[in-house]
Amino acid sequence: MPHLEVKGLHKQFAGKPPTTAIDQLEFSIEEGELVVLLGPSGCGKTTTLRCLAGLETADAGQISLGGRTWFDSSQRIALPPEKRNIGMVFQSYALWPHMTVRKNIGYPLRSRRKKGPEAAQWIEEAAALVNVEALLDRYPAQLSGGQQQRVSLARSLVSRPDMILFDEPLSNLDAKLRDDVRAQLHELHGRLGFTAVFVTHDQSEALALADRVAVMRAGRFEQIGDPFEVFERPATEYVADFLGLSNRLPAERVDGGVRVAGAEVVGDVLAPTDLGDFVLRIRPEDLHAAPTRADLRGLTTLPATVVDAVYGGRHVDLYLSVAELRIHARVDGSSVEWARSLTAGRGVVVGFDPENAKAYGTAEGSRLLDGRRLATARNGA
Ligand SMILES: Nc1ncnc2c1ncn2[C@@H]1O[C@H](COP(=O)(O)OP(=O)(O)OP(=O)(O)O)[C@@H](O)[C@H]1O
Repeated sequence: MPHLEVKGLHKQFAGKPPTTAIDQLEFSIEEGELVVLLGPSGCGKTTTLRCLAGLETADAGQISLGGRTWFDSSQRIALPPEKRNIGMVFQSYALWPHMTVRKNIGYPLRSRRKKGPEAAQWIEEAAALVNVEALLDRYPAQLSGGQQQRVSLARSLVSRPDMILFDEPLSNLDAKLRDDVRAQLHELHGRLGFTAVFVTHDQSEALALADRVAVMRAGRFEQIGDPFEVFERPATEYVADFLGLSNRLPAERVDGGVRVAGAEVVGDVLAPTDLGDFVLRIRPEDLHAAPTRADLRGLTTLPATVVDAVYGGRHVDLYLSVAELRIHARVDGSSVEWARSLTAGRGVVVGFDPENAKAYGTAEGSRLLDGRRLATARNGA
């Protein structure tokens, strides 16, 4: 039996026009699973999380955990947050400034009427999990951002909740700290196996932490799957774009071959053979560049012109034009001296492995096309 079960969840906010923040959402989560809700601003992640927490009341639907009903619009059941035994971690650490770390961590135990030596022990244990034992008698103002977030993590764990809800908990930390706390969170989840829903708009965070990623769009799940599946097989162009396949190359079929971005392609493209026009999506990291076609043997190639080349240490970002289109290739900067010497106006050849170019139909919302290899060899190549 799934641990958390959400059925037909719907939430509209009044306004002109009204906003549908959650649109007939259905999903379930197994015990111990960490599910990430990923998507751009306004897609409904936070509202979904707040409905799970009981901080927001949905217009319709059901939520249950471990067979216990938390919310059921038809039966007018809506348990308040304190009756749901959940832990919460927010972007703003939401610590009480006038309380010590010890009191802050122990705060959720109060409403559960847990006191005395047992409460003290649970606090010590939670603090130890995130390495803040030494800070228990300090006040939040005496802590760094990373330490404050670890304290709020300890507070979310202290009452041994059935589920933990995370609302962009890492986005206030600077890049290095974010990586540290993320690694710690990953390790903690592996060790404790808590059930969690984690909201973020950061794809690398989602891939790193999730057992399953749900990519949200306009209050619905556009795709839900394990990180590998979502990363390697984005179901729609929307998901592809959000997961870094930022190059969009329109493709058209011409007498047995294919033109991509209005240019002659040499090599293979994967797309169903019974299709007319389609679109290829590809990551900058999956595009290679070289002076000549012969340097990119085995890859599908097209001609391009350098618009700009930006040095980035280990990589060089090449902004290129292919006919009327702009594309972005991120090429290795440490080994390819040539890439660092490129200047605007230079002609280059761009190549990609056909497996890395995902094909979609041109109609809005088209699903990933499972392609057969479509030979487009031209010019004797
Ligand atoms: N209290 C509210 N009143 C009116 N509209 C709201 C309210 N809260 C959210 N919305 C709207 O509902 C939609 C979903 O908002 P939500 O905050 O869930 O998105 P989000 O994906 O979490 O975005 P972000 O990443 O910016 O937090 C948005 O269009 C938002 O403007």
